[in-house]
Amino acid sequence: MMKKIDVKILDARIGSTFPLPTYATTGSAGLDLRACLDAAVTLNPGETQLLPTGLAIHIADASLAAVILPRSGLGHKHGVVLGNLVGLIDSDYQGQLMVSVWNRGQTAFVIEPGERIAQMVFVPVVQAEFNIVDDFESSDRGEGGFGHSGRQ
Ligand SMILES: O=c1ccn([C@H]2C[C@H](O)[C@@H](COP(=O)(O)OP(=O)(O)OP(=O)(O)O)O2)c(=O)[nH]1
Ligand SMILES: [Mg+2]
Repeated sequence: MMKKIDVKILDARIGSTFPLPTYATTGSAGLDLRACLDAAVTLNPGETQLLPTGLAIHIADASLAAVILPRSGLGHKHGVVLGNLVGLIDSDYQGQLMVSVWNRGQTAFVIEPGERIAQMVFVPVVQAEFNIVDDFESSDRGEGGFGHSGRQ
């Protein structure tokens, strides 16, 4: 399912020097987000930096959100993941999409201007309304959790 989302280009290089995010293949779930930088950034081991993407989106529909996730190659091979582990973009957020990059590895990593640093996935959202009760209708699990069913 395709859905039109309003996007603002905040940096003139987007659409020319740096491509707009696109789905790499017809089956891609994620849109790669690029670092909208003037110069390369060195991310030292243990360091976290908030990088601009040069883009703002307004999802506008409360039944949708977007999540920012690490790219598997960067995370696995280079230890470059997200400082917030996962970023959540609210449907009413209109500011610049920012990516918190964290080098959890042991070696410095250089991020070049326009480099693909993370990916964004649109996800459906259900907002809940709480219904206060004294007791729940019983379930098979009940209150068991955190490994109560064993390891196998
Ligand atoms: O990786 C991220 C995470 C969030 N955001 C933006 C969009 C999101 O809608 C807003 C707020 O994010 P969140 O609710 O996770 O942060 P908060 O610390 O609770 O801030 P706030 O008080 O603004 O909600 O920041 C980003 O640009 N990148
Ligand atoms: Mg919040």
